[in-house]
Amino acid sequence: MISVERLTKRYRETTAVADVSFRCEPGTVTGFLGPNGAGKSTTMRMICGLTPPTSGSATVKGVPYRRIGNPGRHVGVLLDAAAQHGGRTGRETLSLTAQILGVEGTKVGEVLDLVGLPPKAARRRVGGYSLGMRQRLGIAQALLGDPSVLILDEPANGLDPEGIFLMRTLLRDFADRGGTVLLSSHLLREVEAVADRFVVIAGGRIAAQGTKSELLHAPGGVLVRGLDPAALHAALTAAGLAVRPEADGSFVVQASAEAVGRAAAAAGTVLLELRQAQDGGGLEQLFLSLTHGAAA
Ligand SMILES: Nc1ncnc2c1ncn2[C@@H]1O[C@H](COP(=O)(O)OP(=O)(O)OP(=O)(O)O)[C@@H](O)[C@H]1O
Repeated sequence: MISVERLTKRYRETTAVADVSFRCEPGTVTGFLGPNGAGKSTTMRMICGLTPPTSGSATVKGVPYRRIGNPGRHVGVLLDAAAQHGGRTGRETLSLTAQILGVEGTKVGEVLDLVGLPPKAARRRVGGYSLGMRQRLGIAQALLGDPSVLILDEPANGLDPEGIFLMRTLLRDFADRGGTVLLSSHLLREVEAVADRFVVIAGGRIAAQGTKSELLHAPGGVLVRGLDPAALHAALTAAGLAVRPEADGSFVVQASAEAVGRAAAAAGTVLLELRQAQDGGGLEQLFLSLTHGAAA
């Protein structure tokens, strides 16, 4: 479980993160989305105790990250794949981490297999690795201590399609076994396939959060069209619903389809159409509308 409570980070004139709160539950993958400069990395760094918050707090498994003993055994973190010693081989990097964490050396081979880094690549120096190879090594390192929580900042960055598929499968399995995953990305489609929940951040603030269906239903509302638009409008407003007339005579209503249907039925007015205002594929559209103009 990751719990973020009203986290705020200010740098002189820049407010990087403003009053951000969310939770990541065990057994779920949370996609942390937002345009460049939205505040994703800063939030993750605060969760991991690397950046002190201006105000607010974050806990992992109920305690601040810095108070977790041998944190790598509980939380696997990948914040910057480039932050590896270029002179060591991939295997040496992991062996050293294994020693620090106190895990069996045999685990190194296991995680290398998991992330698809073959023995030949593991014998090469990290300085010569591509970005995708560094990401794979970083994910392997995060998994080494057999943690129950994973915090990964843009892990798909630089991965080839096979690597992206592998990462998705790996994260899904991890969550399905009860793990908690927080995964940032500025690309929605990247995480859409694997995440259960989404936290969308823009300009340092939470723009929306919830499951895919919650996100699509909440801001979009339902679209309704009636045989007699005036009678339908009267019925909807009489029921106390927030109604926005559209140019084509339909209405967008911030309510459930059931509430709209009941209001029309109570007034005895005939409906011709009743559906979610945003339909299939709307998540990307919703993301763009939520974050539009908020990029750095
Ligand atoms: N150390 C710092 N000093 C000053 N400003 C900073 C610092 N770190 C981050 N910022 C600013 O805070 C804002 C949020 O940055 P952050 O790196 O958290 O965004 P992000 O969502 O991770 O972006 P990206 O998708 O581009 O990685 C940006 O305006 C950034 O310039």
